[in-house]
Amino acid sequence: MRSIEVRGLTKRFGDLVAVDGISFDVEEGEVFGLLGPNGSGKTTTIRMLVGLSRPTAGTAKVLGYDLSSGIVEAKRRIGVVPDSSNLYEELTARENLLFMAGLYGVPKADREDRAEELLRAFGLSGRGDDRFGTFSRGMKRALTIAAALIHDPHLLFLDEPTVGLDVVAARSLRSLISDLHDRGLTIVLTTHYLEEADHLCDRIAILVRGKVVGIDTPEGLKRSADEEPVIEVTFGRSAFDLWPRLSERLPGSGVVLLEGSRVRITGGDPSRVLEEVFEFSRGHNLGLRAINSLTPSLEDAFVRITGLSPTVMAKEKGGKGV
Ligand SMILES: Nc1ncnc2c1ncn2[C@@H]1O[C@H](COP(=O)(O)OP(=O)(O)OP(=O)(O)O)[C@@H](O)[C@H]1O
Repeated sequence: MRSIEVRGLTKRFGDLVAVDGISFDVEEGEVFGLLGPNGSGKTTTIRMLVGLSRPTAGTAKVLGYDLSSGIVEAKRRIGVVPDSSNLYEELTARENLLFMAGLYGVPKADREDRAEELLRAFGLSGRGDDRFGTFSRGMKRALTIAAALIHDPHLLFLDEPTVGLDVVAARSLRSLISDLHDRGLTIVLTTHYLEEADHLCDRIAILVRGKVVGIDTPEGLKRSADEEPVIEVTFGRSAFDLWPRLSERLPGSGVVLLEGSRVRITGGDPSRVLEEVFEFSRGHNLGLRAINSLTPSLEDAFVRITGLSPTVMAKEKGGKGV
């Protein structure tokens, strides 16, 4: 069964087309990722699907309810985690959960049990009486997700679940999301982290400037990059100012700077690529250190599908609520 059906969904803000006629389906029980750089329309898409923003054109069905007429019914069965928390700093973790339980119409007799159950599931049992304002970022994020699950929804929307978290907190949150997936919850998440999309999602829609430019499983997307050779070159010194010139010399390939001294080259005739790299390194005295041929990653697929450098995805964004 399908949890979401989106057809030609469009949102304009004046002259700006933030979401441009996108179509996709989300199957029940899957984790579906909307992956794209800043401003590609991920949050706007979610806002439309949860009834916070009215589409300019197109249709969408959420849990069988048409967005234009039945969103109130659908809302009872969906949970929404905005990219910045909607909980109260001055209330304790438990009080926040009980407050949300009231908002979502959880029967009074069940609220305490449900709050305890979620605190336990999210590893926050010992912190139930602490004020939300005293929590670390990772704990805040975990409790915000717990609060969105208080009414036991069938479908969860997660906007940028790990943005702003340190590596350890992000890892523990990803494992929580995997647990929710294992328990059969359907999840739609937005992210601009390729690695996160790769690890968490059953399928991914890549959004660029409001359009879906690719949609498949992470493996399917990687396979699409498979026909292309991927070569990683390490120079002895920074090529930061020079790599666009290498890019010019290899018009049939995607050339991306990974770090100052490392570039990744996707596509093109391998022998020609190697020749150019040697000559370029010699000409600019870059001291070639290593050349490796790689199995394609989701990053390579992303470069191939979007023509964008993955570094555009690495930028942090300012928090804004769903
Ligand atoms: N309320 C609004 N009024 C005008 N323009 C808006 C509004 N909301 C979003 N936009 C614009 O729509 C485009 C898509 O924004 P959106 O927030 O959906 O992107 P995003 O992919 O979620 O980006 P990010 O990763 O930065 O959150 C952007 O150009 C943004 O400036």
